[in-house]
Amino acid sequence: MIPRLAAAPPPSVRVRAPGKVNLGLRVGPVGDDGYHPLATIFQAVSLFEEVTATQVTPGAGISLTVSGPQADAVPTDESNLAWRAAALLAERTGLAADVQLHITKGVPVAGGMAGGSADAAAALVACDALWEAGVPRPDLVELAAELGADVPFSLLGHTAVGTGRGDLLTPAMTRGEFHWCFATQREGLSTPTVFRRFDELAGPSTPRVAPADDTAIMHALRAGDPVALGKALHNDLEGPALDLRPELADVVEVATESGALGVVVSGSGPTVAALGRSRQHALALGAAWTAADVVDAVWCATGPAPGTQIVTPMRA
Ligand SMILES: C[C@](O)(CO)[C@H](O)COP(=O)(O)OP(=O)(O)OC[C@H]1O[C@@H](n2ccc(N)nc2=O)[C@H](O)[C@@H]1O
Ligand SMILES: Nc1ncnc2c1ncn2[C@@H]1O[C@H](COP(=O)(O)OP(=O)(O)OP(=O)(O)O)[C@@H](O)[C@H]1O
Repeated sequence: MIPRLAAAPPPSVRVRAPGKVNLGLRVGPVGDDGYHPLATIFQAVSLFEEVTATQVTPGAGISLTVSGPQADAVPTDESNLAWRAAALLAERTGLAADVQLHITKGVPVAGGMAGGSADAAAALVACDALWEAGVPRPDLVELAAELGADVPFSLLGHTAVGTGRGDLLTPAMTRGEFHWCFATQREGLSTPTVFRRFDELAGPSTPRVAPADDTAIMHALRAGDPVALGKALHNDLEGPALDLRPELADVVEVATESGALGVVVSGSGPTVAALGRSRQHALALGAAWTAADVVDAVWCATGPAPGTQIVTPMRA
């Protein structure tokens, strides 16, 4: 008998992109475009989104599936940031927008850790490789900024200062590894809602100048000093996030009482980030949160982590 040959799987590319925490986040007054000028220091952490882009028959269009924790909270239509990234890349390169995307979530959804932004960055890189578009890196970064303020940092990774909307990036020098534990809540917070609450709480007294960067954080990073970093963590959106979610104060308190070197709301929240002395201490902070029953889930990670990377190159 002649053995039947299995059909070869279609070409595909698998790409990984990190989530982030803002070590410092200073917010200026809202501009006419509805965006706030920021001075922020991003750190990418070892919680990763994976996007697999698979070739489909010409004319099939874009399709998208999602798996992993909280997958049911993520849209699978054209509102998904990864879908929008594929469509934007096709439009700008003149290539056909034909691809099957699969997202494996590893970053908390709507938690202020830029999970959707990581999907957009990963989809840009995956489709660029699958379609052999060869878009130069600076052009990919421009497309990333069009998709969202956090998307360029997901491409870059490691640690970086962000100005403008948070999309103008300068890599920051760091030494060593920092050990984080993140407390997440089942119900996320909407980023525009938190910025709006910031405006309401700041009132007309918001300084009319662009906010300054955080030199204490930069010194701590360069020295690889987690104690100094813990003391310097700062987030102007923490007040509005706590105002919208008063119960987050308990999460901050439990981590502080458990000896965290620093505790801060991540980005627009509601995720709370606690910095540990070591990997074991970060795990212990997570255990303290779970024992106190103030969180829905805990996620331990290290930073800095690399930016968007192809993990499985095109397989035909
Ligand atoms: C809170 C942070 O995560 C800190 O890194 C980011 O500033 C948010 O970045 P993002 O989610 O990628 O934001 P986008 O998707 O570009 O914008 C969503 C909404 O957030 C608000 N927004 C965002 C960034 C910024 N610098 N000012 C803003 O006011 C605007 O209302 C905007 O319509
Ligand atoms: N690929 C995606 N993954 C997750 N959410 C997505 C995605 N695309 C669109 N969304 C929508 O965007 C909302 C915010 O998702 P995301 O997980 O990126 O929030 P976030 O981490 O708070 O974002 P950021 O930190 O960039 O402000 C979700 O509630 C969801 O409805």
